[in-house]
Amino acid sequence: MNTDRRASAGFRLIVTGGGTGGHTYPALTAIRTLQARLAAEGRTLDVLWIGTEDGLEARVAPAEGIAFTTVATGKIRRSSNPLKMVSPANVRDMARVPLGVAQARKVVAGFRPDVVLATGGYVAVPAGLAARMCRCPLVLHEQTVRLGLANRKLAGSATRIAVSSESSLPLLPEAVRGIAVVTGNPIRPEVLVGHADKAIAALGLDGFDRRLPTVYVTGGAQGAQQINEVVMGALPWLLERANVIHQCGPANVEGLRGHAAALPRVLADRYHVTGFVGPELPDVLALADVVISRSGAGTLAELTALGKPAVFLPLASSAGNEQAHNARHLQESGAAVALLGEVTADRLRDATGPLLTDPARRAAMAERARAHGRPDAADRLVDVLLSAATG
Ligand SMILES: CC(=O)N[C@H]1[C@@H](OP(=O)(O)OP(=O)(O)OC[C@H]2O[C@@H](n3ccc(=O)[nH]c3=O)[C@H](O)[C@@H]2O)O[C@H](CO)[C@@H](O)[C@@H]1O
Repeated sequence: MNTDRRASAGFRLIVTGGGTGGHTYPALTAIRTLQARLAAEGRTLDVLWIGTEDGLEARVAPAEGIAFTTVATGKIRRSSNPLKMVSPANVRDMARVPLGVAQARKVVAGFRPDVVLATGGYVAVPAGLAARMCRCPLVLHEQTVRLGLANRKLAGSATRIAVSSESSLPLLPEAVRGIAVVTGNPIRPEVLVGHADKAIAALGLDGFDRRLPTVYVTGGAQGAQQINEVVMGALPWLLERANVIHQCGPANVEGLRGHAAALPRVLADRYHVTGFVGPELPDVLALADVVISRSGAGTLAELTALGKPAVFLPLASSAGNEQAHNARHLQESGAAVALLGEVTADRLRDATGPLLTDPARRAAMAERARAHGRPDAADRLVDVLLSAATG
């Protein structure tokens, strides 16, 4: 990858953000969409991603052939108890922020981007501040309804703030509302074009009964202990009515497979446990008739773009309780079922049962979910990047 400005007439982009899939995939999609837009005009894209060593972006960016570098970061460990926020680990990490800013400033000054895109996650703070210091246009993208911690810190330095839904606008600090634009949350384009049969072949799901609906259970990249436990509690009831693909987090696979070994053979054949769903994710989503999931912004954007009936178990400790807000918002228009508060296997059965037995009900919910989807979000974000770059 060419990072020398003099040798290239290409558009130059720095992307920063990551940690989780929710911050990483919108950035990746924006890069690919911008690349395609420029290529259609006979132009090239030089891109550099500033991320963290241990975030998902450290795997995703190099695998996509994107130049990747890291800077020191100060991770903030959230806690509902304000006293716990002043933990020794937080104090130590905050002290790393100035170092990160100095490192990022050197990177930004050397690369001289036309625009910097920050998609959230704590690494975005030093890189975003460095953009401001180097007088580079800075575009923030917020996936969730309320600005995340990193984007709140950077809002005052931003050229434009791209948000994922209209409902974010009144929640923005008044001083920055004028630079906000609604783009939606970009999803990977391949997510929209999966094939159910390919999921069967790739995951070896020959034991699935195709006369039954298929449920995809997902807890996010690390899996979700709560979802795993509630789903376990609802087996074998669930497997008597559906095939189940259960994405449980890499650390939980052995335990769940052990549990599944005790099921009668015919039910065990309909149960597929996996730690993480990689490139076959679009095919798994295509196969799924119902999704049981956390309500992170990335997952929501995908499920609504596809129009998938969903039962959400929001992460209670998500920042500003935004996952509960996301799920409730869809439930209000009949686009999903939100299980708020304590969730038991009984509640999961009550919420999922009608969707499994009634295809018309599934179709109606799918239609209402699709009305919330924004499959053109990446294009809109690219418009914002290009206009910010030209001032
Ligand atoms: C714990 C935490 O801080 N969660 C936040 C995090 O969500 P987090 O990143 O955990 O979850 P999201 O729903 O936003 O995104 C997950 C992404 O990972 C993908 N995926 C997941 C599992 C898997 O096996 N394979 C796979 O590819 C999903 O399809 C999706 O694209 O950022 C979101 C912002 O974007 C917030 O809304 C969430 O509250």
